[in-house]
Amino acid sequence: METYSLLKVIGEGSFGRALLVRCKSSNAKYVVKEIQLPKNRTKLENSRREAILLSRMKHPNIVAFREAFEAEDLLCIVMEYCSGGDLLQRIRHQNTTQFCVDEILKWFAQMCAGAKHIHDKQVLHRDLKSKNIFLTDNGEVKLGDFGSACILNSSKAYAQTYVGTPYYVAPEIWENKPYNNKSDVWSLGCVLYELCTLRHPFQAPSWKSLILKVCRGAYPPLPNHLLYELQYLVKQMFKTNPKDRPSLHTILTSHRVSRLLHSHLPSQAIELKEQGRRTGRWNREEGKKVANLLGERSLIKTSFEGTELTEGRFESREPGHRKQWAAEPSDTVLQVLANASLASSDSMASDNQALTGVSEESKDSRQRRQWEREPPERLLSLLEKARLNRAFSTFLINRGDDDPLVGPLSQPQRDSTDGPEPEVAVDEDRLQPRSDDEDTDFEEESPCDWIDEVEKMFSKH
Ligand SMILES: Nc1ncnc2c1ncn2[C@@H]1O[C@H](COP(=O)(O)OP(=O)(O)OP(=O)(O)O)[C@@H](O)[C@H]1O
Repeated sequence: METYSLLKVIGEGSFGRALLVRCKSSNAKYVVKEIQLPKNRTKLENSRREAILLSRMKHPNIVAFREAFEAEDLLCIVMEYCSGGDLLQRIRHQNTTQFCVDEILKWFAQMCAGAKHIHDKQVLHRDLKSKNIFLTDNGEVKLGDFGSACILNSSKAYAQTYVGTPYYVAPEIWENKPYNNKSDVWSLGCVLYELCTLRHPFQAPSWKSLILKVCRGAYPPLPNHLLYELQYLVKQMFKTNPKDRPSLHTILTSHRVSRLLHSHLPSQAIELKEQGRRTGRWNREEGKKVANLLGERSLIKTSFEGTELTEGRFESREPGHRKQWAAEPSDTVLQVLANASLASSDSMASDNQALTGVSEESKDSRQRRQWEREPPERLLSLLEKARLNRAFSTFLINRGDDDPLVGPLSQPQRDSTDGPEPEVAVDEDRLQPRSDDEDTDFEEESPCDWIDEVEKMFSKH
């Protein structure tokens, strides 16, 4: 850490702080993300995953990894600094002035290229949202925050848990169906919609309303003045059946909108799918090897002694306070949930509004709001014990568990993908004519080159 000097603290995330630092030798600025390392071995491995996954991603539209090290109880990930801030800030800054179509297409093309790179390596980001997409000073877009990312193999598609942000989470997550690359496509659809309208597509006054709208794919249509191609694309990305959603490969290569996107991408940003498959695919066996490796080795060990970052950086930080429903709600939980107001997403300004409990306002809205239709049984059970929190923040979503929503995450959670695989019921009604299994990735098994890279990363020190 002697290599860097602290410029300022730029933010406090759910796992720790983000610091802006300057490299003493090159004078270049970087962001150091500090992650409090848990004592528990499994959680420890999970915390390291972000560093490992980010280190693997090398793409002009992904925040570049520089190095990672452990110091005392912190894991520090040093990464590229994106001085333009995040896309959410940028959207808010617009107030009511719409972005021009060229800007929307350029940013969207770049985020697709970045996300496609991730998918080609058989990794899911799982928390794509405007807050996790960064801008450089020359207006390029970079995907960041790999804290929720996971390596996907076909068995993982049935995993019990998912780490994501409720407002951006795809229907299959709530419906306890398998998830795959198409779940990230849904989240990117939300970001595209935000760029087009400055509003979130699924605005809702309560958890239940939000989840119902998502599961029905019910969103206000884009304004007519927008390009037909964009309207069509949003519609495709919000197909409730993941099989009907185009993959990023399709969006970039053979979709109605591809030609428009290409004109906004440098040629090196679009990688051939086959190339991605050759270099980055995981299979179950290789995945296990890396998991073992992560368990056995630690990242670079360093000491912070005598560094400029030492000051004030080890003060004890209480894990974020979690708001919960009272143990004994006065009404049925469902009724309460049906009327509890979510942070309203009007003008994208609402993710700062935490829910504070069953207020007078929610009692009033209880009388106003009636469900048009009963939600599916599965949904009801999910909601039954849902914790009241901010739906624009990252949550651990336990599918088929007693505790469906945990969060906002204040400390690393175990992504228990190794639990028993639940039965997955296919709802035939939802299957739409354009089902296209070929467009869903992550089913192939092929050798991977990760092991070498992870080995190198550890053996350097
Ligand atoms: N590479 C980066 N360049 C510029 N700003 C960054 C970068 N990475 C993070 N930030 C900023 O630092 C702050 C903290 O980010 P971080 O990812 O640690 O947490 P968060 O996104 O606020 O919360 P969460 O942990 O829930 O994702 C945010 O304001 C974010 O915009």
